[in-house]
Amino acid sequence: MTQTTIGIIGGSGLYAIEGLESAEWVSVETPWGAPSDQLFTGMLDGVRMVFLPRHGRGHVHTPSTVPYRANIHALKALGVTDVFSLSATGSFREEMAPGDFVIVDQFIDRTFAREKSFFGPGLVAHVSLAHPTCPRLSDVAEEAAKAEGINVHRGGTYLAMEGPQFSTLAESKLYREVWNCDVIGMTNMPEAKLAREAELCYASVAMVTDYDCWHPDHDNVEVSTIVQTLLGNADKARGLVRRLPGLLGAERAPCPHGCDRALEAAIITGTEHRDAEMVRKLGVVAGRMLSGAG
Ligand SMILES: CSC[C@H]1O[C@H](OP(=O)(O)O)[C@H](O)[C@@H]1O
Ligand SMILES: Nc1ncnc2[nH]cnc12
Repeated sequence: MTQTTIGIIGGSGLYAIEGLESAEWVSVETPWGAPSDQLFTGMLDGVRMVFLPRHGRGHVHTPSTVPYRANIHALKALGVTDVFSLSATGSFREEMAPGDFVIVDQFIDRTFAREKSFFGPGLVAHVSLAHPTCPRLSDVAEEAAKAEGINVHRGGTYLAMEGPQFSTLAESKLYREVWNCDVIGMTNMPEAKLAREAELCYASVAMVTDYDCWHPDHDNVEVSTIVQTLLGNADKARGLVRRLPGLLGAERAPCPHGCDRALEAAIITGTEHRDAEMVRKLGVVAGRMLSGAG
Protein backbone atom coordinates (compact mmCIF):
# COMPACT_ATOMS: atom_id res chain seq x y z
CA MET A 1 0.00 0.00 0.00
CA THR A 2 1.18 3.53 -0.84
CA GLN A 3 -0.36 6.91 -0.08
CA THR A 4 -2.83 8.49 -2.50
CA THR A 5 -1.96 11.92 -3.85
CA ILE A 6 -4.69 13.36 -6.04
CA GLY A 7 -3.76 15.62 -8.94
CA ILE A 8 -6.38 17.93 -10.40
CA ILE A 9 -5.81 19.61 -13.75
CA GLY A 10 -8.26 22.50 -13.99
CA GLY A 11 -9.36 23.58 -17.44
CA SER A 12 -10.99 26.74 -18.73
CA GLY A 13 -12.93 28.42 -15.91
CA LEU A 14 -11.30 26.38 -13.12
CA TYR A 15 -8.19 28.21 -11.95
CA ALA A 16 -8.30 27.39 -8.21
CA ILE A 17 -9.80 24.94 -5.75
CA GLU A 18 -10.92 25.62 -2.20
CA GLY A 19 -10.90 24.03 1.21
CA LEU A 20 -7.32 22.67 1.36
CA GLU A 21 -5.51 22.70 4.71
CA SER A 22 -1.89 23.84 4.88
CA ALA A 23 -2.29 25.08 1.33
CA GLU A 24 0.50 26.71 -0.63
CA TRP A 25 1.46 27.44 -4.24
CA VAL A 26 4.77 25.75 -5.08
CA SER A 27 7.11 26.16 -8.06
CA VAL A 28 8.47 23.09 -9.82
CA GLU A 29 11.28 23.12 -12.38
CA THR A 30 11.31 20.39 -14.98
CA PRO A 31 13.63 19.26 -17.80
CA TRP A 32 10.73 20.09 -20.14
CA GLY A 33 10.53 23.76 -19.15
CA ALA A 34 8.15 25.48 -16.75
CA PRO A 35 4.68 24.08 -16.02
CA SER A 36 1.61 26.21 -16.83
CA ASP A 37 1.80 27.81 -13.37
CA GLN A 38 2.80 27.07 -9.81
CA LEU A 39 1.00 24.08 -8.32
CA PHE A 40 -1.41 24.46 -5.39
CA THR A 41 -0.88 21.76 -2.75
CA GLY A 42 -2.54 20.92 0.55
CA MET A 43 -4.62 18.37 2.43
CA LEU A 44 -8.31 17.57 1.97
CA ASP A 45 -9.97 15.00 4.24
CA GLY A 46 -6.59 13.48 5.08
CA VAL A 47 -5.49 13.13 1.44
CA ARG A 48 -2.78 15.17 -0.23
CA MET A 49 -4.04 17.22 -3.19
CA VAL A 50 -2.13 18.98 -5.97
CA PHE A 51 -3.99 21.37 -8.26
CA LEU A 52 -2.66 22.82 -11.51
CA PRO A 53 -4.55 25.33 -13.70
CA ARG A 54 -3.92 24.02 -17.22
CA HIS A 55 -3.86 27.42 -18.87
CA GLY A 56 -2.25 29.17 -15.88
CA ARG A 57 -4.00 31.65 -13.59
CA GLY A 58 -5.49 34.34 -15.82
CA HIS A 59 -5.66 31.88 -18.74
CA VAL A 60 -2.40 32.75 -20.48
CA HIS A 61 -1.61 29.50 -22.36
CA THR A 62 -3.35 28.59 -25.61
CA PRO A 63 -4.26 24.92 -26.07
CA SER A 64 -1.17 24.59 -28.30
CA THR A 65 1.25 26.29 -25.88
CA VAL A 66 0.16 24.48 -22.69
CA PRO A 67 3.42 22.80 -21.56
CA TYR A 68 1.88 19.34 -21.30
CA ARG A 69 5.12 17.47 -20.60
CA ALA A 70 6.20 19.90 -17.88
CA ASN A 71 2.73 19.71 -16.30
CA ILE A 72 2.66 15.91 -16.06
CA HIS A 73 6.30 15.83 -14.91
CA ALA A 74 5.54 18.40 -12.17
CA LEU A 75 2.54 16.40 -10.92
CA LYS A 76 4.63 13.24 -10.79
CA ALA A 77 7.51 15.10 -9.09
CA LEU A 78 5.11 16.17 -6.32
CA GLY A 79 4.10 12.55 -5.74
CA VAL A 80 0.76 12.56 -7.54
CA THR A 81 -0.62 9.05 -8.10
CA ASP A 82 -4.08 9.76 -9.54
CA VAL A 83 -4.99 12.54 -11.97
CA PHE A 84 -8.46 13.98 -12.57
CA SER A 85 -8.56 16.21 -15.63
CA LEU A 86 -11.42 18.71 -15.83
CA SER A 87 -12.13 20.34 -19.17
CA ALA A 88 -14.67 22.51 -20.95
CA THR A 89 -16.06 20.85 -24.06
CA GLY A 90 -18.57 21.23 -26.83
CA SER A 91 -21.14 18.46 -27.23
CA PHE A 92 -22.11 16.42 -30.29
CA ARG A 93 -25.07 14.80 -28.55
CA GLU A 94 -28.45 16.39 -27.92
CA GLU A 95 -28.69 14.57 -24.57
CA MET A 96 -25.24 15.77 -23.42
CA ALA A 97 -26.48 19.27 -22.74
CA PRO A 98 -24.63 22.37 -21.55
CA GLY A 99 -24.13 21.99 -17.79
CA ASP A 100 -23.87 18.18 -18.01
CA PHE A 101 -20.63 16.33 -17.27
CA VAL A 102 -19.29 13.43 -19.36
CA ILE A 103 -16.80 10.88 -18.00
CA VAL A 104 -14.72 10.47 -21.14
CA ASP A 105 -13.24 7.05 -21.91
CA GLN A 106 -11.88 7.38 -25.46
CA PHE A 107 -10.11 10.01 -27.54
CA ILE A 108 -9.46 10.82 -31.17
CA ASP A 109 -6.33 12.92 -31.42
CA ARG A 110 -6.41 15.51 -34.21
CA THR A 111 -3.77 17.76 -32.62
CA PHE A 112 -0.56 18.25 -34.58
CA ALA A 113 1.50 21.09 -33.09
CA ARG A 114 2.49 19.64 -29.71
CA GLU A 115 5.14 17.45 -28.15
CA LYS A 116 3.36 14.17 -27.45
CA SER A 117 5.89 11.95 -25.72
CA PHE A 118 8.52 12.04 -22.99
CA PHE A 119 10.46 9.44 -24.96
CA GLY A 120 12.47 9.91 -28.16
CA PRO A 121 15.73 9.12 -29.88
CA GLY A 122 18.01 7.19 -27.55
CA LEU A 123 15.16 6.03 -25.33
CA VAL A 124 12.17 4.65 -27.21
CA ALA A 125 8.98 3.43 -25.55
CA HIS A 126 5.52 2.46 -26.82
CA VAL A 127 2.84 2.37 -24.12
CA SER A 128 -0.64 0.95 -24.72
CA LEU A 129 -3.42 3.51 -25.12
CA ALA A 130 -6.21 1.08 -25.98
CA HIS A 131 -7.95 2.18 -22.81
CA PRO A 132 -6.58 5.69 -22.22
CA THR A 133 -8.50 6.45 -19.03
CA CYS A 134 -8.53 4.61 -15.70
CA PRO A 135 -11.87 2.88 -14.96
CA ARG A 136 -11.18 3.02 -11.20
CA LEU A 137 -10.81 6.82 -11.23
CA SER A 138 -13.69 7.16 -13.69
CA ASP A 139 -15.93 5.26 -11.22
CA VAL A 140 -14.93 7.70 -8.50
CA ALA A 141 -15.54 10.73 -10.74
CA GLU A 142 -18.97 9.42 -11.70
CA GLU A 143 -19.89 8.74 -8.07
CA ALA A 144 -18.71 12.19 -6.99
CA ALA A 145 -20.69 13.86 -9.78
CA LYS A 146 -23.85 11.95 -8.89
CA ALA A 147 -23.45 12.82 -5.22
CA GLU A 148 -23.30 16.50 -6.27
CA GLY A 149 -26.53 16.13 -8.26
CA ILE A 150 -24.71 16.74 -11.55
CA ASN A 151 -26.27 15.28 -14.69
CA VAL A 152 -23.42 12.93 -15.59
CA HIS A 153 -22.93 10.61 -18.59
CA ARG A 154 -20.60 7.62 -18.23
CA GLY A 155 -18.43 7.04 -21.30
CA GLY A 156 -17.82 9.21 -24.31
CA THR A 157 -15.31 9.88 -27.06
CA TYR A 158 -13.47 13.22 -26.89
CA LEU A 159 -12.24 14.72 -30.15
CA ALA A 160 -9.06 16.66 -29.43
CA MET A 161 -8.60 19.44 -31.99
CA GLU A 162 -5.61 21.75 -32.32
CA GLY A 163 -7.51 25.04 -32.19
CA PRO A 164 -7.42 27.78 -31.15
CA GLN A 165 -10.21 28.46 -33.67
CA PHE A 166 -13.40 26.43 -33.20
CA SER A 167 -14.42 23.84 -35.84
CA THR A 168 -15.97 24.49 -39.21
CA LEU A 169 -19.47 23.10 -39.75
CA ALA A 170 -18.07 20.40 -42.05
CA GLU A 171 -15.60 19.30 -39.35
CA SER A 172 -18.27 19.35 -36.66
CA LYS A 173 -20.54 17.13 -38.78
CA LEU A 174 -17.66 14.77 -39.61
CA TYR A 175 -16.74 14.31 -35.94
CA ARG A 176 -20.38 13.87 -34.91
CA GLU A 177 -21.95 11.87 -37.73
CA VAL A 178 -19.07 9.89 -39.20
CA TRP A 179 -16.56 9.51 -36.38
CA ASN A 180 -19.27 9.17 -33.71
CA CYS A 181 -17.55 11.46 -31.22
CA ASP A 182 -19.46 12.75 -28.21
CA VAL A 183 -17.56 15.85 -27.06
CA ILE A 184 -14.90 18.16 -28.45
CA GLY A 185 -12.09 20.08 -26.80
CA MET A 186 -8.52 21.20 -27.41
CA THR A 187 -6.45 19.91 -24.50
CA ASN A 188 -6.93 16.28 -23.42
CA MET A 189 -4.39 15.19 -25.98
CA PRO A 190 -1.48 14.82 -25.47
CA GLU A 191 -2.24 15.14 -21.75
CA ALA A 192 -3.75 11.64 -21.46
CA LYS A 193 -0.90 10.10 -23.49
CA LEU A 194 1.72 11.68 -21.25
CA ALA A 195 -0.09 10.63 -18.07
CA ARG A 196 0.02 7.04 -19.31
CA GLU A 197 3.75 7.32 -20.10
CA ALA A 198 4.27 8.68 -16.59
CA GLU A 199 2.34 5.68 -15.17
CA LEU A 200 -0.32 7.93 -13.65
CA CYS A 201 -3.94 6.85 -13.42
CA TYR A 202 -5.92 9.45 -15.42
CA ALA A 203 -9.65 10.22 -15.63
CA SER A 204 -11.19 12.92 -17.79
CA VAL A 205 -14.30 14.85 -16.79
CA ALA A 206 -15.72 16.87 -19.68
CA MET A 207 -17.90 19.79 -18.62
CA VAL A 208 -20.26 20.56 -21.50
CA THR A 209 -20.52 24.26 -22.34
CA ASP A 210 -22.05 24.32 -25.85
CA TYR A 211 -23.22 22.38 -28.91
CA ASP A 212 -20.24 23.44 -31.04
CA CYS A 213 -21.76 24.51 -34.39
CA TRP A 214 -23.73 21.46 -35.62
CA HIS A 215 -27.00 22.05 -33.77
CA PRO A 216 -29.65 23.81 -35.89
CA ASP A 217 -31.45 25.17 -32.79
CA HIS A 218 -28.42 26.56 -30.99
CA ASP A 219 -26.06 29.41 -31.80
CA ASN A 220 -22.57 28.54 -33.02
CA VAL A 221 -20.11 28.31 -30.16
CA GLU A 222 -18.52 31.57 -28.95
CA VAL A 223 -16.24 32.24 -25.99
CA SER A 224 -18.77 34.63 -24.39
CA THR A 225 -21.47 31.94 -24.18
CA ILE A 226 -18.95 29.34 -23.03
CA VAL A 227 -17.85 31.61 -20.18
CA GLN A 228 -21.44 31.95 -18.90
CA THR A 229 -21.89 28.17 -18.72
CA LEU A 230 -18.37 27.74 -17.36
CA LEU A 231 -19.14 29.78 -14.27
CA GLY A 232 -21.83 27.27 -13.25
CA ASN A 233 -19.73 24.30 -14.35
CA ALA A 234 -16.77 25.47 -12.28
CA ASP A 235 -18.92 25.54 -9.11
CA LYS A 236 -20.09 22.02 -9.87
CA ALA A 237 -16.50 20.95 -10.56
CA ARG A 238 -15.34 22.30 -7.18
CA GLY A 239 -18.14 20.28 -5.51
CA LEU A 240 -17.02 17.17 -7.37
CA VAL A 241 -13.38 17.73 -6.37
CA ARG A 242 -14.32 18.07 -2.67
CA ARG A 243 -15.74 14.53 -2.75
CA LEU A 244 -12.74 12.82 -4.37
CA PRO A 245 -10.53 12.23 -1.29
CA GLY A 246 -13.38 10.65 0.66
CA LEU A 247 -14.16 8.31 -2.22
CA LEU A 248 -10.56 7.38 -3.12
CA GLY A 249 -9.13 7.13 0.42
CA ALA A 250 -5.62 7.85 1.67
CA GLU A 251 -4.29 4.32 1.19
CA ARG A 252 -3.64 3.22 -2.37
CA ALA A 253 -3.35 -0.33 -3.73
CA PRO A 254 -1.75 -0.96 -7.16
CA CYS A 255 -4.12 0.04 -9.97
CA PRO A 256 -6.20 -3.03 -10.93
CA HIS A 257 -6.00 -1.86 -14.56
CA GLY A 258 -2.22 -1.51 -14.59
CA CYS A 259 -1.99 2.24 -15.32
CA ASP A 260 0.78 2.53 -12.73
CA ARG A 261 2.78 -0.21 -14.46
CA ALA A 262 2.33 0.98 -18.05
CA LEU A 263 6.05 1.15 -18.81
CA GLU A 264 6.82 -2.42 -17.81
CA ALA A 265 6.35 -3.74 -21.34
CA ALA A 266 6.97 -0.48 -23.19
CA ILE A 267 10.67 0.45 -23.26
CA ILE A 268 12.38 -1.12 -26.26
CA THR A 269 15.82 0.55 -26.41
CA GLY A 270 18.51 -1.78 -25.12
CA THR A 271 20.16 -0.76 -21.85
CA GLU A 272 23.59 -0.27 -23.45
CA HIS A 273 22.13 1.85 -26.28
CA ARG A 274 20.26 4.36 -24.11
CA ASP A 275 21.12 8.03 -24.38
CA ALA A 276 22.44 9.21 -21.01
CA GLU A 277 20.84 12.65 -21.31
CA MET A 278 17.44 11.12 -22.10
CA VAL A 279 17.78 8.77 -19.14
CA ARG A 280 18.52 11.78 -16.93
CA LYS A 281 15.55 13.77 -18.22
CA LEU A 282 13.26 10.80 -17.70
CA GLY A 283 14.34 10.22 -14.10
CA VAL A 284 11.14 11.52 -12.53
CA VAL A 285 8.70 10.10 -15.05
CA ALA A 286 10.25 6.68 -15.66
CA GLY A 287 13.06 6.36 -13.12
CA ARG A 288 11.72 3.16 -11.62
CA MET A 289 12.27 1.46 -15.00
CA LEU A 290 15.64 3.08 -15.70
CA SER A 291 17.63 2.76 -12.51
CA GLY A 292 21.08 1.42 -13.18
CA ALA A 293 20.84 2.25 -16.90
CA GLY A 294 22.50 4.95 -18.93
C1 LIG B 1 -12.58 28.85 -23.52
S1 LIG B 1 -13.16 27.95 -24.86
C2 LIG B 1 -11.90 26.92 -25.56
C3 LIG B 1 -10.93 26.33 -24.56
O1 LIG B 1 -11.70 25.70 -23.52
C4 LIG B 1 -11.26 24.37 -23.38
O2 LIG B 1 -10.19 24.40 -22.45
P1 LIG B 1 -9.90 23.21 -21.40
O3 LIG B 1 -9.86 21.95 -22.20
O4 LIG B 1 -8.55 23.52 -20.81
O5 LIG B 1 -11.00 23.24 -20.37
C5 LIG B 1 -10.81 24.01 -24.78
O6 LIG B 1 -10.01 22.85 -24.79
C6 LIG B 1 -10.10 25.24 -25.21
O7 LIG B 1 -8.78 25.29 -24.72
N1 LIG C 1 -17.04 23.66 -29.12
C1 LIG C 1 -15.83 23.54 -28.61
N2 LIG C 1 -14.80 23.18 -29.39
C2 LIG C 1 -13.55 23.03 -28.87
N3 LIG C 1 -13.26 23.28 -27.60
C3 LIG C 1 -14.24 23.66 -26.79
N4 LIG C 1 -14.25 23.97 -25.47
C4 LIG C 1 -15.51 24.28 -25.14
N5 LIG C 1 -16.32 24.21 -26.20
C5 LIG C 1 -15.56 23.81 -27.25
